[in-house]
Amino acid sequence: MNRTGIVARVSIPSLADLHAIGAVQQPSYADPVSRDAAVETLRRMPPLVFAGECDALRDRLAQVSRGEAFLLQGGDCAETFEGVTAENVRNKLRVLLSMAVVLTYAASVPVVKVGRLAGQYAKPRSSDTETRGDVTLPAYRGDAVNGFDFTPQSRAHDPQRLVDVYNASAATLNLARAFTTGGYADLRQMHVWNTDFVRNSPVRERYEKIGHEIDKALAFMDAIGVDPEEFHTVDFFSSHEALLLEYEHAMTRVDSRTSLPYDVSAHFLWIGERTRQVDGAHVELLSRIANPVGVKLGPTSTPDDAIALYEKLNPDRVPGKVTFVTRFGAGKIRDLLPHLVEKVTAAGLEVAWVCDPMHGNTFETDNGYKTREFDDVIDEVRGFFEVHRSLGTWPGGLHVELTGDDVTECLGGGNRLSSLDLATRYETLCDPRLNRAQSLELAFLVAEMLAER
Ligand SMILES: O=C[C@H](O)[C@H](O)COP(=O)(O)O
Ligand SMILES: C=C(OP(=O)(O)O)C(=O)O
Ligand SMILES: [Mn+2]
Repeated sequence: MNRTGIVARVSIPSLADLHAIGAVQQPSYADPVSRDAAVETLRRMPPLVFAGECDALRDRLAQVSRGEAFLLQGGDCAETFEGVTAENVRNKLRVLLSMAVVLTYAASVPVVKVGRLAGQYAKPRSSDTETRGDVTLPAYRGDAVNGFDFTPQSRAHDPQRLVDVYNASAATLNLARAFTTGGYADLRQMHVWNTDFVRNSPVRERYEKIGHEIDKALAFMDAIGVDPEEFHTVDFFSSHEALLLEYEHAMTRVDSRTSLPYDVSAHFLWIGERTRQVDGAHVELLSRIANPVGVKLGPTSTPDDAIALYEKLNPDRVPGKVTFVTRFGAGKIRDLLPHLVEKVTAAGLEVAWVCDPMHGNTFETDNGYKTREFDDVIDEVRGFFEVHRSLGTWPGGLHVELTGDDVTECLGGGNRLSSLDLATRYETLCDPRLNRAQSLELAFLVAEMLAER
């Protein structure tokens, strides 16, 4: 045992052993020599995050499981290498931090802030191939695996991209650390950040009201002598889906303080709905690391699946270790979530329950865009709150796909985007994201739900 409460199980299965266990949704590399070279390069790279930071996040998630804090996790469905610019990262952080401020102030609850960024480059897909006209090529699986351009060269699986993921993640995390600790995220800035766009936005009144309240609260704290440095930095953590075994295995290292393995590619890793087989390689690898981990649970998950996953991922019952991210869809959550939460609670398992209101609500419009209705997103979150309220459990957080830009990818919201508007700025390479206005609107609605409790 050590301060993490985890019994040291230093052995990590080899990559070959993991593949032998069986892993779905993996790339097929044509050349094993260049694959191994990329993995060896990654093994020599410095950590992107530190084990102590992962421990700090695990402690914060333990607060979430106990009902003492709320998790806000968000970012792109799929980050892209082209998107590693100061403007793009800053816009995403701005919207996330603004949402967090709304939640903190409107609901008076501490918010744990986690980006789906600095590593969210690999995508599981429903189909291995994509057909356009009479041409069929491998599906785009994220910049970590292949390119989006519809050519055989671009769609080939290229292991050098794993090294590119490391570099893109390092650059993104460096920016995120600078923005969140260098004064940019100072609470006093937040009001200013959004004034330009809230002017014409449906959230204007509510946003300005909250801005004035924060200004008043800060002036009061100033007057009583609270150190202004207190509002200068925010705690911010990184996360992505742990999908590619080559990458996650190469980034798993034994921490010298605790003798425990940590996946140092991100603070928090999650297992997707398509790779959560309890006897599969993804669960095996994540059961060995000390980072806090999440599992997406879709409508086919049974309580027994959830309990087995918990037991495998957290045999030592370390607080904050396991987050269950449910993504049932607005039409199913009220029917399916109660049984799951009841059984897991009755088994005495302490988990953070988080709602992903995106992935169960995706459909294709007649004009060919993959999209989501803002109202369905809200309805799933509402269902999540209703179920937890009726069971006396804590609705621990929100996991969303969003961007800081004014894209047109999801329908509805205060600006009432229609399917015809989707063509204007549909930029995602995978799933549709909430834009800046829709994200803030969601934050206000969730803050009301939290405050009602
Ligand atoms: O982000 C999640 C999945 O990768 C995505 O929803 C899969 O999309 P697909 O059904 O178009 O493959
Ligand atoms: C792949 C994702 O979700 P899920 O595993 O829930 O389908 C995702 O979060 O982008
Ligand atoms: Mn997605």
